[in-house]
Amino acid sequence: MTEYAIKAEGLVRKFGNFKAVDGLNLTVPTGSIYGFLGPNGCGKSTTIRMLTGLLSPTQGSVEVLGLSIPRQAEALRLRIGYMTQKFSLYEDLTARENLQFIGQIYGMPDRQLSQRIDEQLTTYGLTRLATQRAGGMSGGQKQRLGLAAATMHKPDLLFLDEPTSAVDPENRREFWEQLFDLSDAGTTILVTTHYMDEAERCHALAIMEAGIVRADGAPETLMNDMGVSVVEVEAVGLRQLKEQLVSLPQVRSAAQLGIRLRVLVDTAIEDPIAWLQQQQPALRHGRLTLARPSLEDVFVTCTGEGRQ
Ligand SMILES: Nc1ncnc2c1ncn2[C@@H]1O[C@H](COP(=O)(O)OP(=O)(O)OP(=O)(O)O)[C@@H](O)[C@H]1O
Repeated sequence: MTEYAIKAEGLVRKFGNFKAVDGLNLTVPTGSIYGFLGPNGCGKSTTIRMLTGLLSPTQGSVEVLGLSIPRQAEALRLRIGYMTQKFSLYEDLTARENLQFIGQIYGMPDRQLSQRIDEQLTTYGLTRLATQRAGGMSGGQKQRLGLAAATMHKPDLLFLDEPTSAVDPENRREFWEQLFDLSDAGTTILVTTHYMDEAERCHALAIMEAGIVRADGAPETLMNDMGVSVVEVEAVGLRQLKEQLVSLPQVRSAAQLGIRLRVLVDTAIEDPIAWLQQQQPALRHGRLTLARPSLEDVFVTCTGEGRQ
């Protein structure tokens, strides 16, 4: 087994003159759950389509499970699973029929197929729903069926494109438990998400913006290395205060959370609390505390206006 399930170097994809992906480098260790984050339209789906061999890169090299893509895309197809944000199974077929159809596409012999369907229905809590039409299922049930379908053929690598966008927090939690079970059994998972709590669960992640990877690494490392101190401010007139603070070049971002303002100050400032009070004398009467950085802070500091 290779050390990396995915290795992409200098990946570029143009649509006309527009570069949707612009020189992307990505290494995903075998067996890990790797998160892929970024604002809408930054090129995540385009990257996944290139990694799976569905779309040819304009430039760059891609190696997935030791295969050179897109040249060996056909051999890769049998070893990967792909679940998109949109439910892509047949609404008029039952849960069992959908799994049967997928199994047949992968050429599973009848006996093995029926055993595998039962196994998947059990694993994903769908046994009771085996004869129910997929179209009548709830968002959470459809998502479980989607994952059961994507893993029918026991893929070595699973691509999940915003798999939890239509499910409630409890189902999302359950879904992640299942991802950790798959990872534990050796499956590598690349998952795109807009949820920061999900991103924090990943072994490692990449944050992408405008076709470029802005930061990558383990969540803890990204949080420790982001180069800002986080100060939470409780004071009067937070809306006005925010406007004044974000105009300072040393303040990378300020966002209100209930009665507090979360201010990200460049680490070049040694004592950010004293510095903020110096900039805004009104803050001497407020309550300022240092807080632990979050992945959302990393996200805002390396994308959009927070990036410097
Ligand atoms: N076939 C295509 N032709 C032209 N432009 C495209 C095509 N596919 C994608 N794009 C453009 O490339 C950019 C990246 O799109 P992509 O779908 O990869 O983003 P994304 O990061 O997955 O977004 P989201 O988070 O909204 O799913 C967008 O500006 C999109 O409009």
